[in-house]
Amino acid sequence: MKFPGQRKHKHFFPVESRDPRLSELLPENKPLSGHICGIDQVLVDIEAHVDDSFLARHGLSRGHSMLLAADKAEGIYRELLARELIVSEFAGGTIGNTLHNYSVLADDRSVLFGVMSENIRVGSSPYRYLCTSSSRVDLNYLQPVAGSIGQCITLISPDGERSFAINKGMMDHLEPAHLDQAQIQTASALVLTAYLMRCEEHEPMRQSALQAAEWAREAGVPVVLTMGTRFIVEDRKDWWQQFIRDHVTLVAMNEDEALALTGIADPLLACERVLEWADLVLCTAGAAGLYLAGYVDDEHKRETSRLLLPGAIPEFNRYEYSRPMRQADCATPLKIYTHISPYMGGPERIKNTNGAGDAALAALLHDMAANDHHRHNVPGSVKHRARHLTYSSLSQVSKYANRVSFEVLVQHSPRLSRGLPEREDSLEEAYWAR
Ligand SMILES: Nc1ncnc2c1ncn2[C@@H]1O[C@H](COP(=O)(O)OP(=O)(O)OP(=O)(O)O)[C@@H](O)[C@H]1O
Ligand SMILES: O=c1[nH]cnc2c1ncn2[C@@H]1O[C@H](CO)[C@@H](O)[C@H]1O
Repeated sequence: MKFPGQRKHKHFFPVESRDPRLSELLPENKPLSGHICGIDQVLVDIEAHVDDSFLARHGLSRGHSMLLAADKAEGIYRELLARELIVSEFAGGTIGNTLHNYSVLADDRSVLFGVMSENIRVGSSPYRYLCTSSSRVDLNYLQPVAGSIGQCITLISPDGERSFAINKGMMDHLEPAHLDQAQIQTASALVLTAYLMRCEEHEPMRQSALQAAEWAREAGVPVVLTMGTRFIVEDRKDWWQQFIRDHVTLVAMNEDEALALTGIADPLLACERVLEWADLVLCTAGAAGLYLAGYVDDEHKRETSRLLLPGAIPEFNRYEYSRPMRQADCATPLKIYTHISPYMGGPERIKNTNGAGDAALAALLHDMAANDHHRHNVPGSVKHRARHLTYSSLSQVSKYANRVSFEVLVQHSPRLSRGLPEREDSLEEAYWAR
């Protein structure tokens, strides 16, 4: 496990070194290693740049992720191929991206549950998927299927907006029997997406997701839900609210999804509402940066030294230096919030916003897993006097998430090709020395 930013001087701890005090706690003096798990509709992103008339001609809605009949999707694919508009074919899927980015950032293992074609031809979509996934993403639990994984035709408009047209193949055929209970119950988090509930009635994906969430809950493993797109939430707002209440620890969404879920346009107020159902909320807001919201026990709150920010909740960032906790772990729960504007004001030129939100979530997951890693290896540390969800404060995590989103905005793929630059071992320095 590589630790998230600002660790080198102040907080880096020697779990890897032979500290005699650790030897007493851990006879083999070998750090226990953690992992996170996720379930995805395994698919590749086939990226092409088109103008909006292309979308209109094919009846595609801008910004949406639409499931298409196989022959329609193949027609679009053939047209893109004939006009030489396809620029890349990368492994995709909102959870696949998140696990990959987590593994790249943390240099640590993640476990993906989903399907994979049992026969793979060189150059085909499943082949591309395997070639462009981090070797730290454990693909050994994938369920073999006698057909194709999904294809997500990713159409980028001139303004960078992305619209997805999906040829689902067998991506929703994941059976509960192909989940691994022990992996899920020992993970630092289980990551799910709202897209999983979009399978057809007879397909097992929904059941698999619910089974995994149930196992995670039994073992106290945080369940993380990313909202996909607002169109999925809009139709079934009440159903999603109940789902979050029943199963979810952390909700990750953008401001459109937040509006669809809560009916509230202000991201801060939407976060406040979601805290009634979940313990931690990440809300990305495009050019307006991102918000994080959570709970801390009054006894463990820490006041910010930054300027207090105005907003729909006045001085909402007052306790942003606190490390978030589950509401149930607080004797006197206090809601805490932070906001951060885009890293360096955002890139000069955004290549593609696809996956910027997933990347922010991967950074947050990295900090959560780092906390677990530390708790298991240095159990007596003062850092674990109370049970916190993250290693760093809400404020510090937001800087890290923001920095990682930036990295995705300046590249083509939603998947990081490398970790953050080493010289940013002190994230703080890089952030302010501008
Ligand atoms: N136009 C922009 N200018 C500056 N920064 C941006 C811009 N768009 C996005 N960002 C950065 O990327 C982060 C995530 O962006 P956004 O809210 O667009 O995610 P998203 O819609 O969830 O993306 P996706 O669903 O494709 O993963 C923002 O919090 C911000 O830091
Ligand atoms: O229906 C879907 N299921 C799973 N992932 C999807 C779906 N539609 C789009 N994406 C994925 O979302 C990522 C960006 O956040 C894209 O990489 C795309 O593969």
